[in-house]
Amino acid sequence: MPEILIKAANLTKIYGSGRTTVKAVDNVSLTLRRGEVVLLMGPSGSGKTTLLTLLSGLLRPTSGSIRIYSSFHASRKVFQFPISAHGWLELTELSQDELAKLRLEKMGFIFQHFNLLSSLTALENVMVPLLIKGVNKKEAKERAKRLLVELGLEDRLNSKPEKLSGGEQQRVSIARALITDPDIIIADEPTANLDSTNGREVIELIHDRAKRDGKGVIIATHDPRIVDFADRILYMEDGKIYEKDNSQAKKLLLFTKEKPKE
Ligand SMILES: Nc1ncnc2c1ncn2[C@@H]1O[C@H](COP(=O)(O)OP(=O)(O)OP(=O)(O)O)[C@@H](O)[C@H]1O
Repeated sequence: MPEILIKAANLTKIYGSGRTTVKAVDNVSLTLRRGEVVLLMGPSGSGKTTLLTLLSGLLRPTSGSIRIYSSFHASRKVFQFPISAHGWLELTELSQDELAKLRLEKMGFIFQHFNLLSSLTALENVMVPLLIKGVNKKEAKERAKRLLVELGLEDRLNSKPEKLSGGEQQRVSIARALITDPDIIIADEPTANLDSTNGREVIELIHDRAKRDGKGVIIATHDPRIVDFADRILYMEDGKIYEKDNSQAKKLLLFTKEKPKE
């Protein structure tokens, strides 16, 4: 198994056309390795969310390449026909259907607003990705329960999201991201809605799983509290990426406060 999980090269994303274009991502290259936590930092509008959306295959780049490591076994599940693809998959060449399967196999997502289904309990929310993958209900329930218990939510299995605190909701959404055992975790502002204790617990949890299970994690964040959990910090400005060490990143963050959301 290779160390590198994602290789993106010369990625550019231009929104709009004619005179009203925005170059949200400008010739960015990056790698994500197994067991590595990479933070993507930088001011509002610098292109962080756009870059994460490109890496997850939800948005096509204007130009550039995104290659994801996929074993023969995983590739068979992604393609319509069991072709002998193995090694590197070029994301930009896959169909929407193949991309959806690839995301289900290889990626877990964590969001600022948790994005849990409000009508389902914590347990049911975590079962959903397994049911979509075709795992039977009994096994899905057992696996989801085991993981939620591991994450300290044994008393919350049958609670709906509205009955959970922000920290608990984010732990449920981490369980939902981890339940399919994906190689890659993509998180957009996972601590933005949490107080400092919960924010720290959440980032510790994500960090520990990355180290223990060899996952590659990329997190877009404005949160200076989580800088110390990063193996690498990529700083974005005007769509370009600059690599920074932790103390440089902390200094830069003092000057780049998040814009209030409308
Ligand atoms: N769908 C879109 N159509 C047009 N322009 C867009 C679109 N999405 C983002 N942009 C523009 O692209 C640039 C990068 O936006 P992006 O949301 O990726 O930045 P960000 O660093 O994630 O910001 P924030 O920290 O506020 O979430 C901004 O100028 C933004 O206005």
